[in-house]
Amino acid sequence: MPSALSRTEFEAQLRAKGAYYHIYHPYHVAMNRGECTREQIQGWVANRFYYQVTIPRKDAAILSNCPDQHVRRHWIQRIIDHDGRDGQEGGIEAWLRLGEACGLTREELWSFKHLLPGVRFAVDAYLHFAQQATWQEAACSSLTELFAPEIHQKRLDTWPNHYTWIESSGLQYFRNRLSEARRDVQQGLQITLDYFQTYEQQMHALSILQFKLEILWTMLDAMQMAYVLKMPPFFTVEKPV
Ligand SMILES: O=C(O)c1cc(C(=O)O)c2c(n1)C(=O)C(=O)c1cc(C(=O)O)[nH]c1-2
Repeated sequence: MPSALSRTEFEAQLRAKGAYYHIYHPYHVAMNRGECTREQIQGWVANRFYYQVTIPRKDAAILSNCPDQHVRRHWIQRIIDHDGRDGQEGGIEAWLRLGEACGLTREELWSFKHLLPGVRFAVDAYLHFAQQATWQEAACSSLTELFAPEIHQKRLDTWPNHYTWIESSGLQYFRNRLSEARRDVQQGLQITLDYFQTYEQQMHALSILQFKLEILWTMLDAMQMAYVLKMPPFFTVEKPV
């Protein structure tokens, strides 16, 4: 077995996984170029809502598996970020407002009637992984957030020009995530660099990150089929609604 990578080299290899980030998926590329239709934006917002509401459950699973009080004290902030608390709106509420700015109702989002099975399976795989893995492995799987500020910034830079029909106040979710993701990633990276020490463990960490990249990519594959190729599940027997 080769010797362990230095901390710097290990971090560089984790960051290099950014080449597989869903920012390069054709659905996102079209979205950021202003080429998406209203239906494609709405489809994305409605489907991503399932990811948004699952994230705090995923983080609760990590907390439940983590015996380290110091880690839990920090990690719990992620749940608060999404769920909010009295007097403090969270990410789920901000995503509902994004939906409304895009012409979707709250009831429509909460009903999950637009949720595609492929997106549900991918998101559930993330939750199940966090429930079953060690808390360090699950922390490592959140490291796609290394690449998230760029994608949020890109939306803030391009959407107001391309999609003038979306109320700009609806983009607050993306603004909030710029700082939240940077803070999250510091903790996730620290845990990963500290815990995965041997070469074998480091390769395992890289494969976990790859698995998470596959989840994000697969969500968009399902949306590409449904909203771009107009081939939602069972289009062969049912007319799309
Ligand atoms: O819009 C995006 O492209 C994007 C990607 C990701 C990601 O990379 O997992 C997250 C988010 N957004 C996000 O808003 C968020 O709260 C979040 C939490 C996590 C996680 O794995 O714990 N990823 C992400």
